[in-house]
Amino acid sequence: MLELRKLSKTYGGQQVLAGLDWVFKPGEFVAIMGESGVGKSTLLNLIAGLDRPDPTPHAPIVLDGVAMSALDDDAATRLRREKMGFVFQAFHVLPHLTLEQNVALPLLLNRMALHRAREMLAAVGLGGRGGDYPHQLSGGEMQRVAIARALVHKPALVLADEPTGNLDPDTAHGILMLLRNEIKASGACTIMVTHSHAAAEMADNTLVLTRSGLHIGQGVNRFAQENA
Ligand SMILES: Nc1ncnc2c1ncn2[C@@H]1O[C@H](COP(=O)(O)OP(=O)(O)OP(=O)(O)O)[C@@H](O)[C@H]1O
Repeated sequence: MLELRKLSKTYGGQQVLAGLDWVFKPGEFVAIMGESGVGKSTLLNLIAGLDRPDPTPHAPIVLDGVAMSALDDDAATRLRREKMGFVFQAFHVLPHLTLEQNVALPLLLNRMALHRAREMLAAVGLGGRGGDYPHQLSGGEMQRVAIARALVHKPALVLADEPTGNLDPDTAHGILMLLRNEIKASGACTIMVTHSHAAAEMADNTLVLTRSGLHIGQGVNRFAQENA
């Protein structure tokens, strides 16, 4: 569903990612861990099409058979809007919109029926709060809204960057269970960058990014048995 082929990224002479190869399967929930500065956020930004990989003769990122490097900015935006959902700091819940309007945004942009926004809010435990504004929410509730918005348009790929970074452990656990349940119900492939072992535990597989590439982390996933 998502293929990385010799994916590299250099910033001003500093090579951050050097020839990454990986295939992510449909419906798979993958955590990516690794030392600070190794390039985890860079990798997510490249997959999201928010940044461009180093040019190569072949296509370094292929999503559902589409070579992302071959797309112009408009086509990349369309692909991102239709096929991807984000739980990123940079895509924070918008303060001047109600919760329902926030969750409805991807539906509006994709010309899809808006009633799913209310259903999705109910699915994340915020039924009846659609008319509230983000400032009325706790940090955990805000992440629930972000998850609802990331999944509402049934994207094939969900990208999450530290989705529970600033939450207490109990709230974080609840949010990760919710994220897991919702992505398993929708069948989306999810890639989550995290420093938290408790968060990585909730994924099907954990990959560790090092200077030499992506490696499978051993014995870290609570649901490994279930997925075997
Ligand atoms: N836009 C940019 N311009 C120049 N250098 C950048 C840019 N974005 C990232 N870098 C550099 O790339 C390297 C990897 O950064 P990145 O944020 O991807 O790491 P990370 O693994 O996500 O780190 P952390 O775990 O601390 O968030 C760092 O050395 C960073 O300074």
